[in-house]
Amino acid sequence: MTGSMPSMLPADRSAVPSVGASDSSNVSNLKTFDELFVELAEKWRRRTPGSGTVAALDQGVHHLGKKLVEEAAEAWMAAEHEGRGRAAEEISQLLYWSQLLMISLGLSLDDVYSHL
Ligand SMILES: N=c1c2ncn([C@@H]3O[C@H](COP(=O)(O)OP(=O)(O)OP(=O)(O)O)[C@@H](O)[C@H]3O)c2ncn1[C@@H]1O[C@H](COP(=O)(O)O)[C@@H](O)[C@H]1O
Repeated sequence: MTGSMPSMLPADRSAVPSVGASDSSNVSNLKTFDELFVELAEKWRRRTPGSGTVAALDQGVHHLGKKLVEEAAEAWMAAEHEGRGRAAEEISQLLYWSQLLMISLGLSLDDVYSHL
């Protein structure tokens, strides 16, 4: 094979983040992926009144799948056209809807992490 391997890095390498790097000034109440999952699973288990999460889960896998695809598209569009901050926001929503799909299927974090 000739030539170099395709790069998996962003074109602007200065944009490659380290873990915990953030442009956000709102760092005092950061939530991790695992913490959000525990919070959402608990809301679902308790059927917490007024929770949008419970309402979304009640609508089932078809609804969750559509939201997941919608947020994926919004993340893509934000990344291409709206800048890193907007992309981060949309990606956070993508993570949220991914977690709802996991909870809906009764998947644990380890069920998913075992594939990483
Ligand atoms: N992180 C999230 C989160 N991310 C995304 N979303 C939902 O996903 C939607 C995505 O936003 P959009 O602007 O793309 O949605 P939209 O198309 O305008 O809205 P819809 O008309 O589709 O509702 C939001 O409106 C929320 O309903 C979230 N809802 C809740 N959380 C967190 O989940 C936890 C539990 O929340 P509740 O269940 O609401 O108590 C809390 O910590 C919340 O911060």
